[in-house]
Amino acid sequence: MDTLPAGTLMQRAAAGLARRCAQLLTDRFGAVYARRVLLLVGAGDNGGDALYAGARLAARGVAVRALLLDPDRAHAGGLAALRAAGGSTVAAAPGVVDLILDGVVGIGGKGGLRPTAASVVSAAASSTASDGGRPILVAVDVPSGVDPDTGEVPGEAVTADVTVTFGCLKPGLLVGAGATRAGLVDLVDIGLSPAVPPVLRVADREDIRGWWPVAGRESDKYTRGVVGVATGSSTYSGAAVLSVAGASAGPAGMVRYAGSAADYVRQRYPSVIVTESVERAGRVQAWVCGSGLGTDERAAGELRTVLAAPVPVCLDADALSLLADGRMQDLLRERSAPTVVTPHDREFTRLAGFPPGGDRVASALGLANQLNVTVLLKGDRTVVASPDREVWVNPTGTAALASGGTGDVLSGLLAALLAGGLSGVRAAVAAAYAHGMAGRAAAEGGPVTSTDVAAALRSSVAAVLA
Ligand SMILES: NC(=O)C1=CN([C@@H]2O[C@H](COP(=O)(O)OP(=O)(O)OC[C@H]3O[C@@H](n4cnc5c(N)ncnc54)[C@H](OP(=O)(O)O)[C@@H]3O)[C@@H](O)[C@H]2O)[C@@H](O)CC1
Ligand SMILES: [K+]
Repeated sequence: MDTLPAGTLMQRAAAGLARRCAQLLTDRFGAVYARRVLLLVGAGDNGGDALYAGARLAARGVAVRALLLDPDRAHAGGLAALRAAGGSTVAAAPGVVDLILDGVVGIGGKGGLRPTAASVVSAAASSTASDGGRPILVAVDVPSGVDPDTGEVPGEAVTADVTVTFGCLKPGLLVGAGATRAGLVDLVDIGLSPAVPPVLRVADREDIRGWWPVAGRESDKYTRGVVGVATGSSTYSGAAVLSVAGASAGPAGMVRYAGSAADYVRQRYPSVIVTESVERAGRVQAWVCGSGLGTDERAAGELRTVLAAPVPVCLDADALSLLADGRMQDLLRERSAPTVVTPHDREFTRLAGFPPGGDRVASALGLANQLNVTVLLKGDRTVVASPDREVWVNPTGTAALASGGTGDVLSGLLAALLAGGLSGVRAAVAAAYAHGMAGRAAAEGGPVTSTDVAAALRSSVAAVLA
């Protein structure tokens, strides 16, 4: 536990905050000196951070003005420091502001912004910077109005360009509507060791490179892993092709396809071994099953065979619809090998019986526990939650991936990583990461289709692993 006086932590927070603001001003305006900064100051310690950071900027020649929401309760030490450094207070937002520091409310707030705070924020945000553009908006610790624990935005809230947060990454900055409000998130280490391990983790490239199975000289197709693809149908042959494309970009040594789109797959991927059914597929070390499979009796039979296999399984789309009526959920709970499900919001709702709602982390954890599976809940910030309460948030997501068929590519890749020996959580996190990178790469060429994402996947994986 931390034993430092609270004032020390606030000074460290303010120092990190002021450093970041100075950098943002220099990047945009070429210098810190004579720039104009407006502090929006609430009555709690969040406002104190803003005031102390403002004092540091004032000492560097910045014109710092503080707008106090509750003048009688503003942080006394912070206000004195600001004044001593040459800063002053104002009753309303000035017309010209280069950077706004949102110190209205931090982790001590609940609910959306109160009406007075909301109108102050909106007036400040509509001021103009000295270059004629919009002022840079920096949130202190959390964009005011965002629930720091869940990412819910129940009412009015600040939309920041950058959030400088202290000590740990709050869930509300990483998931749900809060993630969009936070902009770029900078973590300042204030030397505070959290009393509980961080609930949420964000994978970086080093994590993915460390986990990704790499073939050695002794490897053969079985040590690299054989992935089975039970997706698509003669009606939905595209789904089969997309999941095979995803699977082929992974580390597996061989891809087997089982289903009624076999001819279609064989024409496009001569290296894939095709059969008409899961039962006849031969040895497979992980399955992906679902997209384009349909929901008829034949599809249900294929899903049952996949679930009975003692190997890891990734389930998507129609497999999730087939599971939604509950009849096959016992098979799921009884499995001993890892299972990963990859729902979007509507599939999640059908499967769980409740919508993911504002608290996407709690919802994903709830479904993981309910079904004894790893849940990859798709979204702008995809959440991965395991039955043993591990939670990861994917940082590479992009709106470009919100297009039909991209999920088929994702689940194919995920299954290849399962076949390569990764745990359900790592396979899900690594697949989401690489898939996001492929979506970003594909978007460079204009509007994105799932075929573009599939085509970009191999080189994106190579770039992540380079
Ligand atoms: N913990 C640490 O170790 C460290 C913490 N640090 C910093 O302290 C911050 C937490 O400070 P905190 O606890 O004083 O609360 P804080 O976020 O300022 O909010 C309270 C104020 O907000 C108001 N308010 C509430 N809801 C509202 C709403 N919806 N809309 C508008 N206003 C609302 C509420 O009003 P009241 O209810 O009192 O009328 C009160 O005035 C933390 O985020 C970080 O920045 C750093 O210095 C580093 C070390
Ligand atoms: K804030």
